[in-house]
Formats: sequence, structure tokens, C-alpha cells
Amino acid sequence: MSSVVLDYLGQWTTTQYLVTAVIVLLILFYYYSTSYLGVWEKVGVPGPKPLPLLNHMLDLRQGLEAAYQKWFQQYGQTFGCYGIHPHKATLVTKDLNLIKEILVKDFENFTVRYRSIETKTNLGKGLSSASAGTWQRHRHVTNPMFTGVRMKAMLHHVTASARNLTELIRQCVERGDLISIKQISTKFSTEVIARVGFGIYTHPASTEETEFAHYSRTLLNFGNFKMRKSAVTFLYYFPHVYSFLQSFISSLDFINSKSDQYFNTIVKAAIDARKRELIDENNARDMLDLLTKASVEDNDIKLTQKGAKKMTEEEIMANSKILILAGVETIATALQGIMFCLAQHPEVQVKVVREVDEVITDLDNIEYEQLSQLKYTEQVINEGLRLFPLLSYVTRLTKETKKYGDITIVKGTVVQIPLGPLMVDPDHWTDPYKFDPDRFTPENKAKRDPMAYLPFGYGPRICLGQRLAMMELKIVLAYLLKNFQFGLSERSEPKKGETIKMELFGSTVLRPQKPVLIEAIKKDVL
Ligand code: HEM
Repeated sequence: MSSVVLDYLGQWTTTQYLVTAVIVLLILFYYYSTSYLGVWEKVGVPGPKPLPLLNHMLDLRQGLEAAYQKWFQQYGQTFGCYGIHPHKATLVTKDLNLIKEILVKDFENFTVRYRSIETKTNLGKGLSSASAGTWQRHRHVTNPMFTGVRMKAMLHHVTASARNLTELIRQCVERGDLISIKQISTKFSTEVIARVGFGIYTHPASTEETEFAHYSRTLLNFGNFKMRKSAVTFLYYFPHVYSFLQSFISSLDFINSKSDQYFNTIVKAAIDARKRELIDENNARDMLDLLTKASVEDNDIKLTQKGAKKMTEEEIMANSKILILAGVETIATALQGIMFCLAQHPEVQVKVVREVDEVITDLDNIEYEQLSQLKYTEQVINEGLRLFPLLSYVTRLTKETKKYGDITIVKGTVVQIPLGPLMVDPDHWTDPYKFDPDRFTPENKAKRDPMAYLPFGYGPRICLGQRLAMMELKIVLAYLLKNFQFGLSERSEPKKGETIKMELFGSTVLRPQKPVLIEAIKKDVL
């Protein structure tokens, strides 16, 4: 029989071989690309039907948020879909009970954050991408860097950086320029991280960009984004091939190799220098001191009682870079949204100024305890983060198949909690697009389920830097509003009467389509 087949194949032309090979490859490709479909139908989770190979691409032409809005209307608070992440089934929910199960009650089943593409640099060994047990160890080491006591010790760095930011805005105002709030705030947030994280004193009040600022700005490989976008689209169907190619083509990695190398070098040098010093929590000068204190040889890392609070040098390098990535862009983007809201609402600005003037009489001597008295300012920050969340969604990977009420979440699927739609859901927010800081008075907060407001996530994996973020935002607002009055005009972006249009950048980060530019007037000339 086999010799008959061989004789038959021997008579084939090259073209016949090629055509057959192509057909076999197409069939294999089809089976591979559709092998993960049908998961939600099997367990009765509603959702849109995927098209062969294209999945939901037609619905997604208007953007992810628009598609989700449509599907929430069609299928209710929870639906299943396919291929939002390469080769993965995804469950999307804004059901508050289910969100609580995922983020808090059954955290064990959703400990891991899902990423479509992982970096091949050592940043992948850090807290943000770590597997369940490793994440726990990293969080043990990093949590103490953000306690109230540590914040108190870091406060003077934040005020020094806020003073520099004020000076930069003063220079803009004197030149008659609009304030590019994101660009200018990035200098502030970079300076804060350089100081509190690494003990490096940058000089952002000068127009020259420091080395630290340059490499932190370029750490994410978005310079190459257009090229990568087409590569990502092509390799959407072959995530494993993409991951393999990343090892050889560094431009496919979302981490820039030069910037990565720069931070590896400075962190390694700092670890070596600091290892010689005796550091304990009380004399730690910055976050790197605390991380170095936890450093241990690679082969001693085990999740035992003894090794639980330890990290390898590679992990310390990774976590240092995560602090930069998580701490620079976030604060600048948050400030951009909040300052826009204040510029659009002069009456709210007046109320914040009144409170700041009452609580803080001397900007150069702000005390940590005073910040908790800035209650209305905090309401304004909360409302700004509700309308302009920084991340479009929080993701988790499901460890085991389990049923929660009517919904079965299947092992290996991605769970997505879309922050934007959740925080403007009319079921929880009346007149949801209106800027109204009074939504966050203690009385109004008490009436609302906490799961309806998640700008920092929730549960054990909540944003590590939340305390630092709130401290930075309050101090900056105090400095800026005591010195300037902000507003919109015919030349601002957006213009008076218009609002910011947000877009998805990369796979999770939300940002305005156009950078926000607002007017500022110095108070001493008013
Ligand atoms: C307004 C500013 C910020 C916002 C809105 C924000 C928001 C978030 C969100 C939504 C998450 C995901 C939480 C989850 O998966 O449940 C997160 C994680 C994280 N954030 Fe922030 N963040 C901000 C500022 C910062 C700052 C200043 C730092 C540190 C310097 C920081 C460090 C982190 C880290 C390390 C994680 C990962 C935590 C983990 O995986 O355990 N963030 N943040």
C-alpha cells in the first residue's frame, strides 16, 4: 500500500507538492486559530459569535470601548468573547458581585495578571508579571516601601519636585505659552521617582532632559510602535511565533533595550555600593535601599519562612524598572485629567483653593498629616480619576474552572474588568459624564458599592503605589492652585465647551487623542 502511495506521489509535479503543502498549512492554521473557540457556549455564558478567523474584528473597528458598550447592551453585565487577546477566550464583566469574587473573595483563583505579550528582558521577572507564589514574595518585599511612615519620609522629595514644577509653569506663563500639562507633569513624576526610588537628584526645572528622564521616557518601546503595530496585527494569529521572534529581534519587545541596559547598570552599581552599607528600614533613604536589603543569591530564593522576604538582583532590577513604568506616566496622565476638570470648572477650583489655603499655610513645610485634611481636594482627584481612568481594564488569568452564581469561568481564560464602562455605568452613577466631586462625600460613598469605583484596582493586587500617587497629586494641586489660576479658552486644547476624547494606547493604557493644553495666569498678577 505504502509503495503504491509513494509511486503515486513520485508522479507529482513541484506545483502539486506546493499546492498540497499550502492547503495542509491552511487547514492546520485554521484548526490552530479556532481551537480555543466555543468555550463560553459550552458553559452557557452569553456573548457575540466570532467570525471564522476574524473573530470580532468587524465590531472592533469602532474601538474596544464601543464594542464592549454594544455587547453589554446585548448580553447584560457579563459576556464571553474571543481573540481580544491573541488566541484567548475572554470573559468581560461589570457585575459587581462577580468582580468582588475575582478581585477579593476568590483571589487565589485569579492571582496572575494576564498580558498578551511578555517582555524578554528581565523586567518580566518583576512583580507585575510574576506567577502566583513569586508575586506574593515580591509584594511582601515591596509593600513596606509604601507605608504611611515611608510616605512621611519621602514627602520632602515630592514638595521639592512640586516646587520645580511650579517654576516650569511660571516660565511657560511668562512666555505666554499654553501649559502642556502632561509633558510638564512627566518631568515632575520622573523627578519624584528618581528621588524616592533611586536617590538620584535630577534637575527638571532646566529645559535639558537628564539621562534618567531620557531613559525612563524611552523605556517603553513606543518609538517603533507603527512598525510593531503591523507586526502585532500579523502575529495576532501566531502569539507563540511572536514570542519566539522577540528573543532575536529586540524591536519587537515593548521594552527598549538601550533604556533597559541603562537602568540595569545603574541599579546593579547601586546594589553593589549599598550592599556594603548596613541598611535597615529606619535608615533606608529610598526604595532601592529597601530592595537591596532584601537581596539574596539566586539559588537561595525559595518561598520559605526564611526566604519569603528576599529577591534576586535580577528581580530587584526588574522591580526598579516597574516602579519607573508604573510611577511616571500614571501620575502625569492623572494630573492631565484632573487639571482639565479644574480648568473646565472654575467654581470647583475656587473651592479647592479655599480648602488648600485653610489647611496649608506654608507650602515649604507641608506635613503628612495635613494631607488627610484636604478632603474636598481628594474628592476632586477621585472624580477626575473616575472620568479619566488610566487603565482601560484590569485583567486576571483563571487558574481553575469554577462556577460563581450563574457564571462558570473556565480555566486558562482571561477575565477583564473594564474600568471605563464600570465607572460611568448609570446603574451606579447618576448623570455619569457630569464632573461632580460631591459623589465622593463620605455620605455618598457609603451608599455605593466600592466595586463600582476601581481606578487603582482592588483586593490584594491593588495598585502598590496608591498612597504615593495620592500624596503626589495632593501636593501638586496645592502648589499649582496656590500659584496659578487655570482655565480653557479658544486656543486651549480642548477648547472652552469641549471635552477630552480618550483613545487606547498599546493594549491597556488610556490617553487623550490630543495632548491637553490649558491656560494659566499667575495669581500675583490677578
Ligand atoms: C493616579 C495614579 C495611579 C493609578 C490610577 C494607578 C492604577 C493602577 C491599577 C489600575 C493597577 C492594576 C491593579 C490591579 O490589577 O488590580 C495598578 C497596579 C500597580 N501600580 Fe499603580 N496606579 C497609579 C500610580 C502608581 C504609582 C505612583 C506607582 C509606584 C511608584 C504604582 C505602582 C503600581 C504597581 C507596582 C502595580 C502592580 C501591583 C501588583 O501587580 O501587585 N502605581 N496601578
